[in-house]
Amino acid sequence: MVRVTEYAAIAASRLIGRGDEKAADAAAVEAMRDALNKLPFDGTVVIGEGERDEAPMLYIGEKVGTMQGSGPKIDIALDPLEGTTITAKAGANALAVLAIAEEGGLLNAPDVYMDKLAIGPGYAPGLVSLNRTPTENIRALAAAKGVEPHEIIACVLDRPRHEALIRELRGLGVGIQLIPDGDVAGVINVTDPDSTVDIYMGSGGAPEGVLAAAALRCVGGQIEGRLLFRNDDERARARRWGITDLDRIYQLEDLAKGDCIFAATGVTDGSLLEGVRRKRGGRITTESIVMRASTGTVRRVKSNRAGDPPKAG
Ligand SMILES: O=P(O)(O)OC[C@H]1O[C@](O)(COP(=O)(O)O)[C@@H](O)[C@@H]1O
Ligand SMILES: [Mn+2]
Repeated sequence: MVRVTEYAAIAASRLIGRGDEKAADAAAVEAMRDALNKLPFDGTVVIGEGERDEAPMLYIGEKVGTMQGSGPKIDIALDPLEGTTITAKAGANALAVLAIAEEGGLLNAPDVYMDKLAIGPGYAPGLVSLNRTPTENIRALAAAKGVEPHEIIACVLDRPRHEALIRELRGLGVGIQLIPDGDVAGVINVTDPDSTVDIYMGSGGAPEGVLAAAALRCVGGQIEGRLLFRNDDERARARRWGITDLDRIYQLEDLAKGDCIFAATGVTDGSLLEGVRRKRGGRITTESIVMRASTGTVRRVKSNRAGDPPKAG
């Protein structure tokens, strides 16, 4: 799995700071697909680049792996380049991300927005909830931490749609880390005991919500998600994936269950991982993280290779 995210990250790294989101994404997608197709399993993409008619590669439902029909059936959620704009602008926290689970282990989330709420490990279950207001959640979290609400730090995507949320948090004196993109890293960051961020709030991509949940299954922490629909087309999309209760609040295990594995490689430097480095003499170094839900083992993997991975062919 680390080889898969490494391939994607290395391919995308050539496009860091080149101002071309599409090219960076395409490079990551192609490389990730090549690497997935070398693995001995019967894989199905359940969270991918989009629906079949809109994504030529790694679309939802695409079969990958060398053992179709005979090998272990694995469901895959992927985001070959999480942070396309970050990469184009050479910002922080772009990742190549992959999660796998046994068949049926990952929510088949449509590509719509998801309201997300996440906190780190060690708190009572249900301490915060999307059923409550941001103010109630901040107060509950502060009380559990034994601090005042103004000592809490929240991570929020910097978007106009979060104006009311940000105003409410500012009213409480909460410190807000506004991130330009990359809420997979944003959510994972709240679970890191070394990070100062206590809570993740606001909406981002639903696929990214499932990927972040897979990571939280491994490192602990709580997340809730609720799909947000902007129009009937998005609602129809969700129904096509078998989602009947459109207002449902998903808990961690609804998003990712069973023995899932999460892997990510840094594309650009970030809170979680160092980015791809191209050294003199053509060597390339990467840093990755791979973790497993059933054991809670977290591995960090540094690679140092002679050059770019071979292209498929
Ligand atoms: O940019 P929007 O529409 O607010 O969507 C937010 C989503 O986009 C991202 O910031 C980046 O996603 P990409 O993989 O498309 O670059 C995610 O981390 C986040 O969930
Ligand atoms: Mn993404």
